[in-house]
Amino acid sequence: MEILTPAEMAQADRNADRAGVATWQLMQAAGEAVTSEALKRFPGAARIAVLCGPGNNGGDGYVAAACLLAVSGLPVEVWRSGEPRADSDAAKAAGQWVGAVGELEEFSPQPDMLVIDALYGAGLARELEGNDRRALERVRAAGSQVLAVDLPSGLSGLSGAVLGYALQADCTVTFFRPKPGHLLYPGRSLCGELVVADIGIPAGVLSDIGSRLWGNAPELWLHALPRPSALAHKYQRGHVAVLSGKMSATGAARLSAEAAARAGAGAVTVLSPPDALAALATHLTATMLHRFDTPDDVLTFVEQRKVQSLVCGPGFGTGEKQMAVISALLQQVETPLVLDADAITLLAKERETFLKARTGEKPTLVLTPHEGEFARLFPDLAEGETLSKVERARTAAKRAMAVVIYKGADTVIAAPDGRAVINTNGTVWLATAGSGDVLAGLVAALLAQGMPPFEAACAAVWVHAEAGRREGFGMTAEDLPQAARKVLAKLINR
Ligand SMILES: NC(=O)C1=CN([C@@H]2O[C@H](COP(=O)(O)OP(=O)(O)OC[C@H]3O[C@@H](n4cnc5c(N)ncnc54)[C@H](OP(=O)(O)O)[C@@H]3O)[C@@H](O)[C@H]2O)[C@@H](O)CC1
Ligand SMILES: [K+]
Repeated sequence: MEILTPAEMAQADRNADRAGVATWQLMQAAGEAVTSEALKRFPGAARIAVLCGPGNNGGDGYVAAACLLAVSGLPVEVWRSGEPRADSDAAKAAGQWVGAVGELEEFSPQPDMLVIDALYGAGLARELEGNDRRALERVRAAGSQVLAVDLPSGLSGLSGAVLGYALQADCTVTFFRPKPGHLLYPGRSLCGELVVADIGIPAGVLSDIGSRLWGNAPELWLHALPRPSALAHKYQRGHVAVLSGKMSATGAARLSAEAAARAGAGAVTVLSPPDALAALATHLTATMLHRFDTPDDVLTFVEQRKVQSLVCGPGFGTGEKQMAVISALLQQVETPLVLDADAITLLAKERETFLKARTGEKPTLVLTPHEGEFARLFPDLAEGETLSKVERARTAAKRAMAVVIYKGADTVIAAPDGRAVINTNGTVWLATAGSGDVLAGLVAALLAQGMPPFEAACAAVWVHAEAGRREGFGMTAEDLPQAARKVLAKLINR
């Protein structure tokens, strides 16, 4: 599903108006959607308080208050912060509310109350403070249940950051399409359960908006998922090479290799420095093993054995020798390359050179930084709070001419052409040692089988998370490749 920024949503609104669906009509539908979710989700509420701001978010609140009064059988109160602008839809909605309107500073929330937060939504323009903030703080202290209209007030729809203060909602009802702030942290957790209500905006309004952001779902990349032909031999099903680090750190490469094999690569080779060969040999069965000493050894292997993708970084090390290998892989071959962990640390040391190394028309590089690695690689982008995680990932992707998997609870995948995806099926179980190594192997397997890098990255992130969900409590990274195989097998048979 497309994700719209607040500005794109406003455009959708204008387009709908042009297509004959008036904004007043949308506000009615929005208020009704809020009403129906309130009734469905909060059957235990003894009374309802609707907090209305001066804009259209408040307008939705007035409409909901009127509907709730008509159908809920409960006492409904309205408390306002500021008066709607004359002749606005919000003013019209406020005019139709027949009950009393209290000033927000006098509002006294109760524990048995459902509070409908309709202070600010897409139009939040500055930090929430003063009476607004104090009222929301009282709601939190009272422990009332909270339904947020469009967004918890104070939450940026663009970035998911809190401007000043925002309430933890039990449920957030937004309209037409989710916004980045619903899916990026901390916004994602503040929204509670997210409901995306259809308010009658025709999908056709999206055609000239050109949104480039989606929630991650198989529909985005299923068509590109590799399906082996009956005639393919093992190397035609993709040959992945994984570079191992020294003897005491071979587990990470093995996890990547295992994941690559389980994700359908026909052949997987671990390239090992001389001292790690013995340790690896005792652990590998179907995975091949090949010794390398110098960068040239790696390049020769890649060329002669028709390697279709490489993983470098997990347990790799950050010394001079490793730096020379990364440099050769970036500058002397165009083979699709997944750089993770230590490779990102090395990349950061020679940022200026390395980020210019692969600048062909199509990306052949996939970077998988988590928060700390991202900050090392793109310190200027990581600083401050002005850019959202989506904007950071997009700019980084463009700069490095790479697909960037910016990892975290709200992993963002971005391509240099501006496409970006927010992953939404992540799970706490993935925060375990070696989980990232598995992800790198999954990406490499899909790349080696010919999947385009952006789609491969999105698919790998989704499959990885789904595998984590499947395994759940007590899972280790060693369980993930098998679980990923099952997730992929199901997808391929769809
Ligand atoms: N788009 C659609 O299709 C549909 C949209 N709909 C609804 O419209 C909502 C967007 O409405 P909106 O644009 O009027 O903005 P909204 O969030 O009400 O705030 C603007 C007002 O708040 C003020 N203000 C801002 N920040 C403030 C602060 N920190 N502290 C104090 N004041 C602050 C700001 O003041 P100003 O900056 O102008 O001085 C202005 O007066 C959207 O969230 C959804 O609920 C639905 O009806 C269905 C269809
Ligand atoms: K709100």
